[in-house]
Amino acid sequence: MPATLSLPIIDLSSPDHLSNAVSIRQACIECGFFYIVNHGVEKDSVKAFDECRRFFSLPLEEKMKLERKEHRGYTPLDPDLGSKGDSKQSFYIGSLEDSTNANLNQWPSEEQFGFHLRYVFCEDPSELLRNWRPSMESLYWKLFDVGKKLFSLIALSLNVDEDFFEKIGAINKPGAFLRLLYYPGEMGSHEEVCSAHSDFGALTLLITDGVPGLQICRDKLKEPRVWDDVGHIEGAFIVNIGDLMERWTNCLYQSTLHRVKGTGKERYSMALFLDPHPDCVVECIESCCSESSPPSLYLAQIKQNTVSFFGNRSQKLR
Ligand SMILES: O=C(O)CCC(=O)C(=O)O
Ligand SMILES: [Fe+2]
Repeated sequence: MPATLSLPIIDLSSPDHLSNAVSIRQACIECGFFYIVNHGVEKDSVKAFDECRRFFSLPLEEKMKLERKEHRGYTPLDPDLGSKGDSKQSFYIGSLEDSTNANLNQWPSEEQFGFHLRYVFCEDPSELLRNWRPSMESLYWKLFDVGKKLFSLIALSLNVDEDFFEKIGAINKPGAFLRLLYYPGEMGSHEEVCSAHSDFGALTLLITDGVPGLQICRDKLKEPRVWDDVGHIEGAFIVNIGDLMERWTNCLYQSTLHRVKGTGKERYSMALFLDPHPDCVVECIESCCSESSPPSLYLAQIKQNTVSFFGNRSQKLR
């Protein structure tokens, strides 16, 4: 039986930024995961989950009207994971930085979701997906603001100025993706419904609906892998470090392998993946290297094939 981890809980409303930074440092060194509370995004996340339930319960042919293009929109199965694929459906919303980016997103429109649908699938037809876009945009911006706060706490935790990430142009403009996930609940506890991976970006904010299944493997180089459950705390979000932050910190902070096991129950989750702006140069943060600990070439992880290396993004690296 996997143990349930006791991860640090960071209170974002606390004025004591230093003690938050100390807890974040410890969490990121030990396991790359922690919780945040008092983030101010409770209502928006409840609304967005309602929208997700409404969208994902539509028939497949209707959801496919918003099929993923330019990395945005609906995916019935994860095509990146081979022929079998994970037992999950997803919907991506890309950067809302400006209208060019925002318009690449796929938003449901009344024309696409014709009259028959509105009357057949919704008790109150005026409700169907009408609130999708405002709910998702609001969630996106609120999560992005939380992300900015976290970046400044992470900067403090690394003994650099609180506005370090802002000064280097990493987070002034959002390069973030919001991923909405639906696990239909057809798989039992022996199945991985989201297979083991580490996130390739800098930081992930994860909101789950309380249905268990998320597990992490704290030592990705150890075989056989040992998995621990990440329990649900009502109202708390889960934060984890991605590969890019691991590299930025010279492997001081861990980008931890995680997965979702089936429970036979439907499960919804939403993740905001925070990446630095593509023009931001990523180089080893000064406080994370020294003569005796020069910038790592990251070979151990590459050899083990556990690092996705930022997917296909074109971040400038040194
Ligand atoms: O659904 C979850 O709880 C985890 C999702 C996840 O790890 C991801 O989308 O990268
Ligand atoms: Fe993930």
